[in-house]
Amino acid sequence: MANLELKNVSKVYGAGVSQLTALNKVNFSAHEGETVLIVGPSGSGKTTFLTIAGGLQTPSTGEVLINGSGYSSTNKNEQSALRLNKIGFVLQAYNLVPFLTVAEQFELVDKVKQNNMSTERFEDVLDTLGIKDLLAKYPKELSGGQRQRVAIARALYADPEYILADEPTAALDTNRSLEVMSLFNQLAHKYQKAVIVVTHDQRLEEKADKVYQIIDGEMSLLKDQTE
Ligand SMILES: Nc1ncnc2c1ncn2[C@@H]1O[C@H](COP(=O)(O)OP(=O)(O)OP(=O)(O)O)[C@@H](O)[C@H]1O
Repeated sequence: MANLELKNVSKVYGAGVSQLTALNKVNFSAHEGETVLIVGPSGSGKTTFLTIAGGLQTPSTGEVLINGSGYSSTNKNEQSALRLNKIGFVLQAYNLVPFLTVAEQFELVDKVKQNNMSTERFEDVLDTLGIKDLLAKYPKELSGGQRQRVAIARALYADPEYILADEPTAALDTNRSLEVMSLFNQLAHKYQKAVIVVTHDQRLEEKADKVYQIIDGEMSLLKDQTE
């Protein structure tokens, strides 16, 4: 069974008087078929958590396990392959390529990775996100919310086992936010993905299978409907 675990993970930034413990002995698990929210106030450690879970940063101490294997024990090339093949990121900065149209953003994924989503399923995703009519447009022609939805679609298109999203509904109105969360639930429940979402958006909590809270780098489980 696919699962991502953090065991006793701490992250300390800086040294001496400017030293800051952003994560303190965090334990976490997400399994395929689950949507997991990480909530917490600004500066509590959510982005640090997500980047460590996705292998973009290494923990100071503790271990990240993907499908039972230690992430930190693999070398750089293996880590890149793991990220490319298993993890889809939806980051706050969208990271769309400015000189490519929306359709070309997806074609770019085909160039770096095989076994992407089937056309039929992808049409479904485009429909749910309401971006079918935007395929010929460039990022600068889109609103913040539209860019966010294209970034979500691009992460999903690569068909990863794990989807890690940082504030994916920040630029969206309530209806769109709930639709995006329903899409995440559908991906988790129907296609057995593990979807991990960092958010301030309390509207999403009731729709998630599990909710963790981070306060001052300390993580606790608030809700678990998976048992
Ligand atoms: N690269 C870094 N170097 C030093 N301190 C950092 C670094 N990244 C984050 N921090 C500090 O670590 C703490 C946690 O930051 P983090 O970005 O993980 O919080 P967050 O919960 O995602 O915040 P927000 O909701 O505002 O995005 C903050 O005090 C932040 O200032």
